[in-house]
Amino acid sequence: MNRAIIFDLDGTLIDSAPDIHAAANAVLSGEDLPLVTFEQSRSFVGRGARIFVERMERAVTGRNTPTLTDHLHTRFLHFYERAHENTRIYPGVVEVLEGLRSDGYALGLCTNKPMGPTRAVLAHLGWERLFSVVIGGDSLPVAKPDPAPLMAVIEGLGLTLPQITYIGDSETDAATAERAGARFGLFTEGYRHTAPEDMYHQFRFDDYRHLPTHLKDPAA
Ligand SMILES: O=C(O)COP(=O)(O)O
Ligand SMILES: [Mg+2]
Repeated sequence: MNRAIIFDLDGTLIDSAPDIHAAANAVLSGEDLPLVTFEQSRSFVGRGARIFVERMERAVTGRNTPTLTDHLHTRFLHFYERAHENTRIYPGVVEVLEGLRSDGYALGLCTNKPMGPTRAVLAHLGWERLFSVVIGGDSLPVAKPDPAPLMAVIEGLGLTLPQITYIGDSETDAATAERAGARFGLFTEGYRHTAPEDMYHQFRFDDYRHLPTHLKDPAA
């Protein structure tokens, strides 16, 4: 049986797309650049803040200019740290996390969101002490889909690969788990672009009430 469950954050535990969209357009309007749609903004999420900004810049200017990317990135981080007013926890998440804790699982967080905004949103949600180990997109020199951040969470928990399951919503998370050789549960209601059946996973779910059953099934 697993000793810990490690979660992705955006699109997995929380729907932060509205706040990320607002932060993106706050940056763009401050620079007199065209705005991005909600759908565009959501499709840029998954590979961390720098790649989000590069995708956004390319969408509105047609290219990436390193000095402008640097500037937009700095401005984005400024707004991102305050962007959680419209962030919502997915239904059933709180009950499941509490249940896992009382069943003796440790909880870890492995997100590509930078640590500043991650800490800010965890504090906003009252989740500062929920996760024993938190690794963000800028915690290490490499980010997901490199498996190093996931391995760092496992190591921080004092565990080994067979003792954990990773839960995430995106192609990035699936690739991270596959490259690490980790058991992966796909939450299908987040920000993926690919059909679930075409993504690496050992089980998938669209409702958090079904997660504990999957976790208890060693064959899943
Ligand atoms: O910030 C991102 O790009 C994605 O964040 P996530 O890894 O929590 O989904
Ligand atoms: Mg995600």
